[in-house]
Amino acid sequence: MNIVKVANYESMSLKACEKLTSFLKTTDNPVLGLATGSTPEGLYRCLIEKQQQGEISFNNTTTFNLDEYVGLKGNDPNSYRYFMNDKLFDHIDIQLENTHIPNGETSDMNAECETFEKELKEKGPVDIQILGLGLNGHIGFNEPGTPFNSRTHVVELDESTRQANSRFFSSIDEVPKHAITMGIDTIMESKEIILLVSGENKAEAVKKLVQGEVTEEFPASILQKHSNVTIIADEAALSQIKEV
Ligand SMILES: O=P(O)(O)OC[C@H]1O[C@](O)(CO)[C@@H](O)[C@@H]1O
Repeated sequence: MNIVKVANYESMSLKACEKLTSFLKTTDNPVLGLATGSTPEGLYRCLIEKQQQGEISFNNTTTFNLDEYVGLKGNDPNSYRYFMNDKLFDHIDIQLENTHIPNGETSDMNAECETFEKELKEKGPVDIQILGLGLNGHIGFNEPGTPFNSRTHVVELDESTRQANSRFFSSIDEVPKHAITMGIDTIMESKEIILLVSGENKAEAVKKLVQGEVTEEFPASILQKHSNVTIIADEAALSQIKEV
């Protein structure tokens, strides 16, 4: 794993933005894997600027998002479809039909998982997957205990994850109990992975990710087995790893 240490959240976002910008400039039909959560918001702001300044275009870009809550409509402000439209897609020249996010409001979840996998197979593989890191080691919504060979599936969210994400809802009771997520094996098929992490509250999780045992009890640890992973982390997030 390649670890890039930066000073703070802004530098983390900028570094990731530079990497994606140079990739987009040199690739004809890029396929990006995108993430939600607070961590990639700065990256998305920077990408919007680059596109609006004419430095890059998303016209030929296809995207796949990691996950979506079950039961929220795409126009619900807490859905990840809404998040992506609001934070990125509505401000750039991407074709919305080329953006893929699991549909959390369908009644047949298994069919939705199959459709998502089929689209990934047809249009993928993902060239660069952006990841955030959950406090309990989740990537996408793959909670501790998720088999490493999992494909896109429906998960029951950990109480700790619902608690962490309740900051976006008016109360924890409104946080959905289930989500649909790319599986770990699905994520590992990406050609390259860039994991972004910022803040001291993630320091223990980063240490486990980098130096801990590879175990399904800490899903992100599987990234130690991927051949092309870059972790862009700020000093606070790396504060428990002495030698970086
Ligand atoms: O970036 P945040 O908000 O800390 O979230 C970390 C991770 O948790 C999730 O928001 C899911 O709980 C992921 O989408 C994200 O990668």
